[in-house]
Amino acid sequence: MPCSFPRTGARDVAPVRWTIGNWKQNLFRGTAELLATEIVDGLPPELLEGPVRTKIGVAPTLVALDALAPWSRPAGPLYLFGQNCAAQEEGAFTGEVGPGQLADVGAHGAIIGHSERRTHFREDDALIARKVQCALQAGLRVVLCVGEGLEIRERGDHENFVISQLSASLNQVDPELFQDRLVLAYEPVWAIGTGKTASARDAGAMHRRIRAWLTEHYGAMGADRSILYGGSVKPGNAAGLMAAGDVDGFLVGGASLEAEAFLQIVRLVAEAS
Ligand SMILES: O=C[C@H](O)COP(=O)(O)O
Repeated sequence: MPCSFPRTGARDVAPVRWTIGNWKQNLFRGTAELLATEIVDGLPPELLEGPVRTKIGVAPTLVALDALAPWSRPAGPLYLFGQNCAAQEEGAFTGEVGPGQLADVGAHGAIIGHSERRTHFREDDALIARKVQCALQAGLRVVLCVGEGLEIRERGDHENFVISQLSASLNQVDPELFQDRLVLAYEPVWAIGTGKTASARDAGAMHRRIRAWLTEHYGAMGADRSILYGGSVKPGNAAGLMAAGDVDGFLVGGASLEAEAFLQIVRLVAEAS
């Protein structure tokens, strides 16, 4: 069935910085609850009581989403994300979960286009474009991931490649759906889970290029997007990456599985000038 959800997402006036933990295919319901408890208990009170300076998200496995309801908004401070989302609402698509079904178990959004989906499950830009449209139309937030592989980086063609991914993923999407729900994540594939990170200079340059493209195509609606960096983000490199400019937070993999490391990154995102 095509996506025909009404537009349900209200414009969110909260700050634009995000720290999102992508837990990938790790943890079970019990250990996911434990990690969520440790994160929420360790959050600096000013992030919970004052004007929120960084939004905090976690993306557990699909089957642990509903278990995290006590720590997720509106009961708690966390935003919950699916790690994937179907390109259609519902129907005869064995194994798929649509945006309305994600929302039904408590998700506020979905990560779409992660390089592990592109590589291991052969997701291409056309499929990702349909997923983005379907999720936004259903009122979910979307973290749209883009990023180049090592070969493209070594060729020096990474900026054009990333812009082509972005363009192909968004060209069918009504910009009115962006509201404050579309977030971008630049994740160079060669930096994911490898311990290698883009230098602050390189990350900053890519983020500026992405923002320039968004502004050129969507005006203020594009310029306002949060652009996160992902790829071996740790407490030790987060401050430097935030200082690169145009980095609005992080999509964190491995380090998000340790509460203290994730909390340190949250603090660094919130405190960055
Ligand atoms: O979604 C997160 C990214 O894949 C980064 O993972 P990583 O921090 O383990 O490199």
